[in-house]
Amino acid sequence: MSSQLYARYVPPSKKKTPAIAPEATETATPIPSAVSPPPPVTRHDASSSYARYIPPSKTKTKSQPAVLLPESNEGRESPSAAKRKREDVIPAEQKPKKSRKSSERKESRLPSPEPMDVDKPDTSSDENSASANAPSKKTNVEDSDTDLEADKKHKKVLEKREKSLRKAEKFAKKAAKKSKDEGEPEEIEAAPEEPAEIHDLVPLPQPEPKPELPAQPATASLPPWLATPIRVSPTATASFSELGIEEDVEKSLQSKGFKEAFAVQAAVLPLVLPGPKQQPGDVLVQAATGSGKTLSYVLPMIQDISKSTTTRLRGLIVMPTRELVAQAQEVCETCAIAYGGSRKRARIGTAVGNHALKVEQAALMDQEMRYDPQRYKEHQRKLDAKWESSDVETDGEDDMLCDDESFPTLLDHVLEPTPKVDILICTPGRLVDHLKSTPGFSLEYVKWLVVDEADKLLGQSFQQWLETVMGSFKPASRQSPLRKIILSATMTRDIGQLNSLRLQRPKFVMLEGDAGRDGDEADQTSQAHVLPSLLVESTIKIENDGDKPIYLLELLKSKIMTPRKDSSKANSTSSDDTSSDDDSDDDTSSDDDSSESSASDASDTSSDDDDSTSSEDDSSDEESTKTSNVPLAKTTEHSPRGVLIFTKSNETAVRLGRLLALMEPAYATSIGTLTSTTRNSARKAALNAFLAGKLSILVASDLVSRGLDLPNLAHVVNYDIPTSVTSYVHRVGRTARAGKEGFAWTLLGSTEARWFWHEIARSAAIERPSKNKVGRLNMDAKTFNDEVKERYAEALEKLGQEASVTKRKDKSVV
Ligand SMILES: Nc1ncnc2c1ncn2[C@@H]1O[C@H](COP(=O)(O)OP(=O)(O)OP(=O)(O)O)[C@@H](O)[C@H]1O
Repeated sequence: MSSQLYARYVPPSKKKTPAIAPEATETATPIPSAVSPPPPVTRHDASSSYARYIPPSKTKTKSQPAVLLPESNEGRESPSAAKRKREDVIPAEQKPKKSRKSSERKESRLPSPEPMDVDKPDTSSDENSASANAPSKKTNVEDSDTDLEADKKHKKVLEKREKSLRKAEKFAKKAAKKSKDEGEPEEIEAAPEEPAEIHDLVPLPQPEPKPELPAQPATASLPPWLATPIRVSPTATASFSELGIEEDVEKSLQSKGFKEAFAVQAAVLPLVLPGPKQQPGDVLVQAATGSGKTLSYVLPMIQDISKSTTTRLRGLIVMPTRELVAQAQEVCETCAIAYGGSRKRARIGTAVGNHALKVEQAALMDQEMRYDPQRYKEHQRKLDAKWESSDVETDGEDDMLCDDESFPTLLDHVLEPTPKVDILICTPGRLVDHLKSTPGFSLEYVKWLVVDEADKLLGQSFQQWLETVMGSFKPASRQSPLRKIILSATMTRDIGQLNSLRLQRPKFVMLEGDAGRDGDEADQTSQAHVLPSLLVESTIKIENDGDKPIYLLELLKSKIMTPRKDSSKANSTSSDDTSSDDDSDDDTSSDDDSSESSASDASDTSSDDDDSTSSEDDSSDEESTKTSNVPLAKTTEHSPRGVLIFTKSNETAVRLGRLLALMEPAYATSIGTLTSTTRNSARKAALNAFLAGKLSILVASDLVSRGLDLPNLAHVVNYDIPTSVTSYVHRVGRTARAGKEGFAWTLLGSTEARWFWHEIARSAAIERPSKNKVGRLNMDAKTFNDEVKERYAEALEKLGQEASVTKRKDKSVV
């Protein structure tokens, strides 16, 4: 039993128990296990001392308040962390003992384990010997008494041990507190480690969450010049003389109908014309369709060129279609005449590919005889060499002999190609053709480059036209700067595309839609495409897609082909109607009133006023009835008239034009078509007939959706919906031009309404004049009279027959 106690008091790990005197361990080790030790009854004090110094591991864990906290966490730590902690714990345990002087003194008075161990055998041997000499019976009784007594004493010893442990615990606590208060250096050193241990228990410290950045405006990624345009109010018009245009030129312009400069012209002209507001660098212009962008670049270009004396190619205008080239040519000629009085009259040329290249070359380039003996000799040498090396009978002989360069007519003179035009207006493909194959054609002297409908042209990689053209300019210098003017109603913000224009010190001029916007609102709308301020938009829901031509015919009859007494009646949709309809995507509901009205009475269902208006239109007003089938061509010269109907393809345009003529023979002579498959001469003829008032209905593909200027065009109809916001903006922009009013109608098939309302009608990408919303015109198919339906069926049949005849003809030709 005593051996057990000893074993408990002297654990084998001596290194970890430095509190034990070395002698004690030395003595404890050699205790022979065979020797039965005397009962430790008389040595209880000593056992308590042992207990205090070398507590068993369990007790120790419980009785270390100063270090308990970290120890209790061991189970959750990694093994290495636990080991580190144990090493830390032991000195912490010892330190309080060192600081406890009174405790030390008391302990020093206590017998060390060593003398106890030494005494014990002695005493026990005495007792053993005494008991050995006693009679055996008595000895047995005495033994049992002694055992009981020993047990009691042992209990006492254990109690004392517990007591002393508690005391030691108290001391340890006090000492720890004291040394903390005194700021003992070791304690202070150890202190910072404690929180490190505790941190293992709590979630790992995380980095501070980054505050969310405020949402960036759409313009944030743009370069400053593009993000902060020069905003121009649509009302900021000015007289030409105010802008530095000479008086005679102004007069000439006024005689052509240009009374004063439109807002976009008033903003751009001062930037590029010589004067106090002139600024170096390139100019980008975004302004609504029909706002007068063409004059804003033609005027300064012609003014500059008219100052020169020689003819050189100084101005280059690139446009996407032939029609636009022809239009720009007209404006250029007007301005050239205006400036032509006492100055050089600028010569304008075009290149669009409607003639053979040779014909165009002859129109653009001249051959000039120039005295140059050196080059003459060189030519002669080359010519001789050719004669010597070539076989006289080769096929190329004739060409060589006919080479103009080979036949200078004068001695020491050479023929040199020189440009015939100061300004070339062209499509990109044809321009590249001339750069590659027209002798002497170069962009060396070009001072003005205009790219109109820029977003469309920059998106075209046809023949890599832009790289070819940009690489053909002479590097700009102070003496001969190249100024670029880039325009569109739907200007791209694609900086990659714009960079390919190699812009120098660019400025961005933007014509606002309304009376101007400030701050955030302006930021939001800065990338939106602006619609003309007097444009009125409406939609017509088609119940059955197969009846679409009937809806179109009814629309033509009721709203478009009748002369209007009051323009506001052409579109009876009101903003009230629009806003109420806005709540639903599908325009399926129709008022009872409207369903009762006849299709030809097609009118707004939601406005009483409008109903009355329509009844007024359809009343027995004889004049109105009589003229209902007569195109608007014969109305006053300047009042808006006619309709341009957009379809999704060339084929649809041709078919629809014919179908309309079959359904309503009265319209047959008023219908023309404009498609890319129509011959150029036929396209020109159709446009001219429309402008002359001979045609009132033009059915077209998207070919003419951009830039085409049909002054006074009253209506645009999207028979097939456009494929994009940009396409819609350009299509409807064929009307309501130059400050005039116009009407855009969009027929919506059953699957198209949702897309249209989301992407076009309510899109933030389109900026409409503040009061204008897209309206709805309700037409009820049930009210279409049977005669119309019959005629439609017959027209379809006829169309089918015509198509099969054409096919047969085509086959027989093949
Ligand atoms: N100062 C002016 N006074 C009167 N009419 C003008 C003036 N400037 C231009 N116009 C007329 O306005 C119409 C539209 O001009 P223009 O074709 O230049 O518009 P645009 O902005 O280029 O349109 P789009 O983007 O559709 O090509 C033309 O008929 C033109 O003759």
